[in-house]
Amino acid sequence: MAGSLPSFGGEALPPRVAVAFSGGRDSTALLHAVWRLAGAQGVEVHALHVHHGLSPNADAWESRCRAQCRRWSRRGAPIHFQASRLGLAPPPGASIEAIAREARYAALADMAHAVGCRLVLLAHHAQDQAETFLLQALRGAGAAGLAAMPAQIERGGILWCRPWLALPREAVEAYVQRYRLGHVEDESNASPVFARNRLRLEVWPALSVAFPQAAKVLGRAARHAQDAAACLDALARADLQTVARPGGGLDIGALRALGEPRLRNVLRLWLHEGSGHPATAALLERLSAQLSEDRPGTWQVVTGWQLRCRRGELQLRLQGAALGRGAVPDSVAAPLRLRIDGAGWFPAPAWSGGLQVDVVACGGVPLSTLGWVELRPRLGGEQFQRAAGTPPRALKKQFQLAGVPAWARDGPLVYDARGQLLYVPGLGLDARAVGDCEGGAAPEAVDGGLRVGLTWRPEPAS
Ligand SMILES: Nc1ncnc2c1ncn2[C@@H]1O[C@H](COP(=O)(O)OP(=O)(O)OP(=O)(O)O)[C@@H](O)[C@H]1O
Repeated sequence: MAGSLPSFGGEALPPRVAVAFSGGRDSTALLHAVWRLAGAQGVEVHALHVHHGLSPNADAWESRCRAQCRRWSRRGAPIHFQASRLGLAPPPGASIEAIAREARYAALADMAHAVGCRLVLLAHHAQDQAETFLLQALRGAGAAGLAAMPAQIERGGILWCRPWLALPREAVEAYVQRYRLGHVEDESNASPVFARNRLRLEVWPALSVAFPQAAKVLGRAARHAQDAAACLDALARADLQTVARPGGGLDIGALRALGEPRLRNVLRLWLHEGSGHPATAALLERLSAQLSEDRPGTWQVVTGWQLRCRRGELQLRLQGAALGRGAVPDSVAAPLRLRIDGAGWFPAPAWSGGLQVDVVACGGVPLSTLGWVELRPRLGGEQFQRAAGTPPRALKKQFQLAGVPAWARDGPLVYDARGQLLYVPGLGLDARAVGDCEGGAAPEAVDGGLRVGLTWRPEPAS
């Protein structure tokens, strides 16, 4: 149980162990458990704390964690406390959780390397795992996402372990009570802005009453997904051997012969490994549909990579600097969300520009229908309607008709929360989103409120 740590693959603790110590309840309990065990085993313990710079209380948390380690050190084996300050300033619309998580793991890895620790323990428990599984399911994830968190994984020369991943949250709570451990409360854990908090505070209480085994069985489902993801990866690697051509491209005939699910599976691996970024489900769907037609074509993939279909071969190429300012910047790995809640300037630094939103008398979109919008790269195949009464046509065609030069065609496409294309730099608002402001408008456009126009502006070259 929580009073003793599970073994690590049957081995004793290594001579040096690090615990990722936020000062919260779970990592306080884990650090305490490791400290008690380490004293008996003569293991050197390091507590690694990351100060994200996001909360006004972060200084106090760091001081409290440091003081806690000092107190325990006086009573037994020493705990070496390390802290790293990040000072994150996420751009508007960016996922604070995702940015903080990525920066946190990088800081933990740096600290662990600096003190010579190859094992870092994280205090996630069974409910954390179940929540991760559900959140992934609610995002429409496949096997790799549903696999949630691994109990242990080697990354960057460090073994990241979650020894309590199968332990019920209640067991950790009981441990904390038994040893009367004080801990910090992160006020952001109560904010409904974060999906995990909404799930934890609003959904989980009802779910666990209706399904008392929820945490346990969802953890089991995550382990099934881990197996499935491993099998899919092995299959993709085997298939890649059969479809790869000597120059690194893929044989389209051989791809087609695999059938659609295996074709998407192998493309997912090839695109991820080739570009360093995961391919979206939408891109994979589009590609598998277009490859079945055997037409030459070029598609822009996120992060500045381009896919070309030539002479029966699919090639992945990095777009050159020759594309100029219009090229999709390398840092755009995923669609970027912006919350448009009024007129003004909404910067999108990852795209080296921003959206100007202005109130207009007629011809704009109702402000109330905007809310969250998504900035996405062109993937190819989009349809755009230039004016009411004209048919929607391929975006490429519309650019040609409007005389938009090639270098100006790679700005972000702006979509609304339902996935409707709203705005294209160089072309303006899609007529389907505008409706008719004199009456007879599209139903969603009639609200009697403010109407706004959108303009994409690249940042001035420095
Ligand atoms: N700021 C941080 N510094 C060091 N480790 C952290 C930090 N935030 C999270 N971790 C590690 O990641 C685990 C899971 O993170 P999560 O955000 O769920 O935890 P928490 O709410 O900060 O607190 P806890 O899990 O300790 O109750 C933590 O248990 C801890 O091991």
